[in-house]
Parts: sequence; structure tokens; C-alpha cells
Amino acid sequence: MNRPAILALEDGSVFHGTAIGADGQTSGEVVFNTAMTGYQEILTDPSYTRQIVTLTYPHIGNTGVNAEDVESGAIAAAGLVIRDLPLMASSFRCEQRLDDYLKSHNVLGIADVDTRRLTRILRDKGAQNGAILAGAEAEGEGAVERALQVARDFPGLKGMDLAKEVSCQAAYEWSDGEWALGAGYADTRGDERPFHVVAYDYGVKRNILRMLASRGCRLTVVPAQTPASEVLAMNPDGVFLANGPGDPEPCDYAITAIREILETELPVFGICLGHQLLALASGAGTVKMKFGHHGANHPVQDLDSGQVMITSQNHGFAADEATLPANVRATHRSLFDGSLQGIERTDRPAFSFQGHPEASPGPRDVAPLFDRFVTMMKARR
Ligand SMILES: NC(=O)CC[C@H](N)C(=O)O
Repeated sequence: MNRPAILALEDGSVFHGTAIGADGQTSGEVVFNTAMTGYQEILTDPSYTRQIVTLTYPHIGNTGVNAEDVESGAIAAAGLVIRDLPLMASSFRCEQRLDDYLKSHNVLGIADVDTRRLTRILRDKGAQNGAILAGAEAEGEGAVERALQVARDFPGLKGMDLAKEVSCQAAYEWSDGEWALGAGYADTRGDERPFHVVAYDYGVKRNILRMLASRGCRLTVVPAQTPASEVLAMNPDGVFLANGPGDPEPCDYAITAIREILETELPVFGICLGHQLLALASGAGTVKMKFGHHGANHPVQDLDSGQVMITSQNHGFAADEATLPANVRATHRSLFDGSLQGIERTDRPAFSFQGHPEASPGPRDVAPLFDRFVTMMKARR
């Protein structure tokens, strides 16, 4: 039997649909992602913490879910909004239906929503705080008012430090590199000793760890608040700064630690939140974007070669090119809106990328950046 669900936005917009996940209520920032595939990777990407994700591709759930295509151990998104859930899920790897998967992780979802109308609102007005009510919560008089109230009670992502919330509690080792080679793969596994990379976990996606491991790196993943002194004491070949949710600006513990690491000659590579944190630690500023970039076909230009790459993206904040100090150079720019996509320090072996070279989901045009990091570590050794 169909259970009702309501999606409400802070601007007063209301959508009625069908509950496809758990019953109850949830709130967060509502964003849209235009990728045609990869709903499992998107749901489990820790960077979506406190965000309700709308998928613009209309048929979601066709291939069901499996235990492999995940970027973390749980669903991170605060909720899922889709147009149509197919009656049947079918794939040789299908282990569960998408709706059962949402329920088993106690995550709310709403289907039968006019996601084109919703996306137009988000594009015109910017990402909105919103709420989903599902099941009994969405029934009866006052349900719409309640949904609007829950939406407006969400404080918004600006100023929210979530990296330390989703980070691992204790350090762990990672060496699994299967299925992750990507383009431009530099096989360094023949080297006598693997490169030891300490990876700051601000909400790291597993495919980043896999892609580093597949390039001959032995990883120690450390909690977001690990002081630089502890990282340096591990005597790594390089330091990696992970992706992660929330606003980079309040992550003062990370900015301080990265600043200290930048006082050494260690190679540093950052992705997404890690890129924004490298910018902040180098003295630049970050801004909240109108609706951000969430998709798998975003053109980004390498400013040195002129080459255009099709990239995977998921961010709502950005390092501000106008604030880059003299020792930081812009290396990549978005061809959608001209925003900054990559930087490098001119005085240190440190660089970072705003989009997702690890894809998952998405194209792997930017995978050679992992090789660049390995080459830097090789040069230093
Ligand atoms: N994927 C990420 O690391 C996202 C970074 C940051 N939370 C943002 O929204 O911009």
C-alpha cells in the first residue's frame, strides 16, 4: 500500500509524493544532482551529510542495490527525492531494492515528485533548506504546516562543521586497490617500498583510498582532528586531504594542522573539502555557492594545457579565486560558471582539485591527478 510523503522547502514550496524509505521526518539542505547513474555511490558519499538529494534523472532504482558500489559504510544523505521508482529492480548484481535499502538504513525518501519543477526552484532561488515527512507524519490536517516548520528549523549548512562529525574515530590502515585504476594509471607497485600516505578523513570516499592504493600507496587514515605533530611523527611520504561535508571555514583544527604540514616539504594533495581547506590554510577565502555543482558531466579546464575534462562534482562551497595569495596559483576552472576548480602552491609540493578525480560515480578524466601526487612523492624520495 502506498504511504504518503511531503517535501517542503523554506521558500514555502510543497510537493506531495509517495514514501519510499523509512517513516518519520528529516531535514537538510535540498540539492539536485544531474548524474544519470550512481545513486548508490551518491547516497553513501559522506559529503552529502545533512543534504536531501534530488536526482534529476527520472528513473532511479532500476538496477537495485548491492554491497559493493558504496563510498562508505552507511547512507550519508539526509533524504532522497526522485521522480519514479520502477516496480521491478533488475541486475545480475542486485541484492536489494532501493526502497528496502533506504528503509533498512532508516533513511527517508520520496518518489512521484515533479523533480523538474523542484530543480527549477533550486536553480532560480539557490539550494533550499527543506524537509521530508513520510508515512503517518505526512497524514492528516496540519501535515503541510509541520513540514514547512521542520524545513525552516534547519539552520543551513553555512557555518556548519561536519567533517569532525563524520570522520573515523580512530586511525586505520587501508591497502585495498581493486577496481580503481582509472586513466593514466602509474604502476608503482614494483617499487621496493610502497609510499606511505597519511589521509585526513573529513568524510573520505572509499574510491579515493582505492585509487591511491592501486598506485602503490599504503594508507594510514586518521581522524579529522589529529594534530599535525602526530601525522609528521608517522614519517609519511605524503599527506592527503579528503573530501567531506559541511562548510570548510569553521574547520579550524584542520586549517591549523594543514598550515603546520605546509611548513615541511611533504607533498600534499587535497580533494573537494580537502581542496577548500588547503586554500584556507594558504590564506585564501571560501564562499557558499548558489546551488553548487552536483553531477557527473561538468566540464573543467586545465589552465596550463587548455585541455577540457568531463568531471564528477559535488560541492556547495568554493575557494574564491579573487582571494588567492601570491604563492597560490589557479590551475583549473569550471566551464559552467568560471568558478575555481584547482590550485597549487608555488612554494610547496602541494595541490588540490575541487571536483572528484576518483569519480564514483562519473568519468575518470581527472584520474591522472593521483599519478601527479605519486610522482611528487617519488621525486621527494
Ligand atoms: N564533496 C565535498 O568534499 C564537498 C565539500 C563541501 N562540503 C562543499 O559542499 O563544498
